[in-house]
Amino acid sequence: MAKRMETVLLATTPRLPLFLPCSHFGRIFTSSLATRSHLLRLVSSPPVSEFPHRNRLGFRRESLVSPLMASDFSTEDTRRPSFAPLPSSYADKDELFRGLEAALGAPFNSEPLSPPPHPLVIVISGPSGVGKDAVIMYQEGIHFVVTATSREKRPGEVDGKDYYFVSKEEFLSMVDRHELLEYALVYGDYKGIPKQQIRDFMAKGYDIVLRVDIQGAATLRTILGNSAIFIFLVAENESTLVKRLIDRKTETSEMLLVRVATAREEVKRMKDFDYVVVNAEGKLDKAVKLVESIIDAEKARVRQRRVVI
Ligand SMILES: Nc1ncnc2c1ncn2[C@@H]1O[C@H](COP(=O)(O)OP(=O)(O)OP(=O)(O)O)[C@@H](O)[C@H]1O
Repeated sequence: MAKRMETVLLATTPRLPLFLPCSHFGRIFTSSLATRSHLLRLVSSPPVSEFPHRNRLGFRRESLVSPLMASDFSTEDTRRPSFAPLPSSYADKDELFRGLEAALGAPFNSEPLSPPPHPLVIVISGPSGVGKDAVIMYQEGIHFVVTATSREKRPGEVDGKDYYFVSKEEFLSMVDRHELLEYALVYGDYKGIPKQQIRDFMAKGYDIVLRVDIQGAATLRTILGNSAIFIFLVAENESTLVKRLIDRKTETSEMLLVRVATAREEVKRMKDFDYVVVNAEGKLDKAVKLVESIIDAEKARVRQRRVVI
């Protein structure tokens, strides 16, 4: 099959066009942008007739060419806009800036060009002992939703910080009042997410992190769909996870057995998540950074996720 040839038209000056044949447009395009400031126009990406208004990258051809470029208009072109005379490009910066404003007939404004990002809801889940609390602890600028639970407080845990510790009766009356976004019975204890707390912090512009077990994540996916970000945290392998749980010394042998057996099943649910983050032994900082990068990337999305609680 004949190799398809494409041509990129570059110019070192607007008057000296240079045609470069290339079979791998992506590379040329990238390096050309880095080395030449006068990329004028892309031509002929056959079959042109199919998409006459688009190049191979899917951009509209016009988008690569300034609509105000003098070379776009022939001298006889009656559509040619008339501009006020511009200062020379050697003029001082302020003068040139004002000259460009005058030519366009409108002042340049300093409003942000991209809209402010919406607060995100990030659901972090993973098997017991994988390090969910540890990873969340180091995230900055986000609100970690404090879950309500009917379980006993562990040594060192603080009410209102680690969990809201409530009795089983209190928990069930919160359920009756529809105060929880999601709740479940986890290893014999109730755990649930208070809705009002999320609403209050989102209203203040905070991103929200929900830390739930796999069962909770599945329920939240049903409630929130793709409006939230779902991150699955795993250890690098099963043995590490088990040793980590043993080292934590918070479970009896029987409890450990249940958690480890459950973890085996839970890992199979990874495919229901948007991202997977490995929290490798001794590399907690790497996992924390990866979660931060995911949040940054989500904030840079053109089509932002929007959660309504
Ligand atoms: N990358 C890591 N390397 C070594 N130890 C870690 C790492 N991440 C977390 N740990 C430790 O592993 C133990 C379990 O972590 P953590 O309590 O955060 O897990 P969890 O997923 O929140 O568990 P659970 O769901 O049972 O509450 C803790 O003692 C924690 O300090």
